[in-house]
Amino acid sequence: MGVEVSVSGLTKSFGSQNIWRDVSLTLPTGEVSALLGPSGTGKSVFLKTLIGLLHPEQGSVIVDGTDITQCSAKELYEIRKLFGVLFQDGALFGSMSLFDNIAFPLREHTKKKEDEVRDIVMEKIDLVGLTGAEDKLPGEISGGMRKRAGLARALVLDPQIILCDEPDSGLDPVRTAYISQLLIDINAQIDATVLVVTHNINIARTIPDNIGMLFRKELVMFGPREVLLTSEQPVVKQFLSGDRFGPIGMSEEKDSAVAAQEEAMAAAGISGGGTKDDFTEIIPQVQPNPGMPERKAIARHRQRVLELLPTLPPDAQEAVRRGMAEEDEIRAENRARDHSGLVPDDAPTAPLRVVGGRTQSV
Ligand SMILES: Nc1ncnc2c1ncn2[C@@H]1O[C@H](COP(=O)(O)OP(=O)(O)OP(=O)(O)O)[C@@H](O)[C@H]1O
Repeated sequence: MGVEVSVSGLTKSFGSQNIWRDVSLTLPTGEVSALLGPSGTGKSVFLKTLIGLLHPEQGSVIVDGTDITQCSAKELYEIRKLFGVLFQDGALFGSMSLFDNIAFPLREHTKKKEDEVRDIVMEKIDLVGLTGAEDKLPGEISGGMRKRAGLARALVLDPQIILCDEPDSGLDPVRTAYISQLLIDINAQIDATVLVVTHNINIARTIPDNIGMLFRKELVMFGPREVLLTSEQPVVKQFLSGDRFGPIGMSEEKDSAVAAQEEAMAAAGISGGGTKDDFTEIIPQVQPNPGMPERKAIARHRQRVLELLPTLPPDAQEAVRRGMAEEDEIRAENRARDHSGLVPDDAPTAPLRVVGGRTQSV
């Protein structure tokens, strides 16, 4: 089972440049969380701080009971083994085959014999759908395959916490759907705590249990996904719709003259180019593929959200209630299908997505 990661009062600067301050949040055990935010707001810096690659000036990061900002190098080395990290570009060694790249953490951190290493590596290669490509070099495969290889490498030490920095960057929408599905399937199988950093609105709408957003050096919010998706905060609405008009500018903050100009343009009926999608209509979360176990985190998440419910804004409360009812229906349908014999045990695991309350294969 995954472990909880609890961040409190975290502040990070590089020299005189403050990146974010006083960030507090808890990644609940085994749940999937997403961190959104405009480019340059320090999402990658946040991930690196969670694994102790970067050191904050203030605050704590408690992983499995240990504050990694204060612990010894030896303790940090041990704690790091709990993490599997998928960096933005896959971070593979260019001169090593995929097999050797994926085997690297096992050879580095364990004393496993080579035949054991081979078994584990081949199992993970199979899991991410790369069987047959193990002897290829990273430069010989597509960006999507490199991502999946990076994910396989992140999984070899059976991590309890998985951090993914923009798993969708450089991928087309179909490959993005596959990698999202893979994350949900892995979560269902190993119940690891997951944090995904992304700009991708579809991922944000369908994958995480919880969503947070960094903006103007602060964590604007973090909580059950319905809170952000129904939020009326201008920065959240603008980010979700991808509109030019709003508080987010090309450089992080707009000056007031530009903001006034945009208001005038919007008043004159000129579009800021954003989607007119209604994000308050919550799309049910992607479910594990047929034949996968149900996600254990769902029950824990529900329990937590039900306890929080009275403190949430009314729109979020309504969305939570609707979402729970709809997801119960989908899960019941999936269970009936899994038990109907319609899906043989050796069926290829085509990603099953849940869109607008309907399941559909892609
Ligand atoms: N090691 C470093 N030394 C100095 N500055 C850094 C370092 N790492 C990151 N930064 C700065 O921190 C800021 C945040 O960078 P970061 O990559 O975390 O943003 P991000 O939100 O992940 O952006 P994107 O969405 O574009 O990937 C940037 O201004 C970057 O230049």
